[in-house]
Amino acid sequence: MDEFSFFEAIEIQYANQLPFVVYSRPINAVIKCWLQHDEKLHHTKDFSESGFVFAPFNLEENSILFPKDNCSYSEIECRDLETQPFTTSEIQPNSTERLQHIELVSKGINSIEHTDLQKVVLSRCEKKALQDTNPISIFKHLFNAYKNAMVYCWFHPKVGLWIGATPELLFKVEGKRLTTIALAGTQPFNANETVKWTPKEFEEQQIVTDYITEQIQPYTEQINVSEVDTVKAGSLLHLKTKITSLIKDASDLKSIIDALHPTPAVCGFPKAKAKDFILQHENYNRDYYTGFLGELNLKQATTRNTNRRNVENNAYAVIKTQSNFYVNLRCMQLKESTAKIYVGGGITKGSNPEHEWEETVNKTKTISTVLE
Ligand SMILES: C=C(O[C@@H]1C=C(C(=O)O)C=C[C@H]1O)C(=O)O
Repeated sequence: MDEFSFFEAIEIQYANQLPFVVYSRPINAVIKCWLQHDEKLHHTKDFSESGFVFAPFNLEENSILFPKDNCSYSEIECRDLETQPFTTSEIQPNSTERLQHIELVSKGINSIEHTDLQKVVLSRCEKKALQDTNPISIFKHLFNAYKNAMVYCWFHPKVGLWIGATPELLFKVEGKRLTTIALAGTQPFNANETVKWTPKEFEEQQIVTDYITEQIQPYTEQINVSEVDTVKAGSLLHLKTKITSLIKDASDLKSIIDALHPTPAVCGFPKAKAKDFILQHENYNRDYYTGFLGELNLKQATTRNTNRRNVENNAYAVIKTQSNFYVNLRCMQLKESTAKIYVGGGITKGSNPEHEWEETVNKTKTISTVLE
């Protein structure tokens, strides 16, 4: 299939108000697309099905499934997509929203100082009026701009339209192998400066690493934690560790999801306390922001390790069940001609409310720089 017919099919699907998702995983020149045949809303509770999943922050609400058997699937390989030139306008941060966010962050810091809450991730939603409201053209701009993100555009007529470029893997499973990352700490990328992180940022990132390791312990074995590394996501830098392990035979995907979602990187720590704080004090519903999305239980052929002495064996591909979920960050919801951009940041006891506000303003730029 060529690029033109690939996107034409998606445009037709959207014009017919039928569900679809188009996405590209990080460092990957493949763009994939699922078109659901009807407008039915499917849910998954135990994540045992096969398809594409779109899950909310609060898993007590519904996780949506595009079932594999109800969809047409296609993919293209592509480095850069053809787009129309566009001019973007800056979002002018609003002073009431600034004060509201500063007040929310101050409440969070206060709760950390006076209870056993150690970290809470607090967020807000920024609105931007759009000139170009075509989600597929926004997706194309995002794809061209962010090669090391999971870039996606997801639509269901009964739920809405979401677009994002997330740097954060929740986890992936290939056969028995579980890979996840701990991402935290944020600073703007500056090509002329060497990167410096503060002890507060290292501490915040370490909380995430320790917590993830502890959470997966009952379900996995041979846990391996990498060194801390700096990664670039759009115009921002974060601290990251990679954690790999092997899933025990008795564990299922749902128990891994419950153990890992929502991570301290998007919720806080301890999890239940942080989640309660968010649901009580954030002044809006996160919906699918800081939820997760991705491929669920797809059978994929992987080639065997090359063993030069055993050439015959190398001819066989191994079929493995794979899932990969990304945390829904640096994302927006498109409603009529308004983009609702969702942004947040981790609050610990040393946090400064004014800096936290600025961090959220910086995070809006991932999305807003591709909007007209
Ligand atoms: C919550 C967001 O980002 C998360 C919070 C981070 C932080 O506190 O520094 C960094 C990366 C993400 O895990 C967001 O982008 O909205």
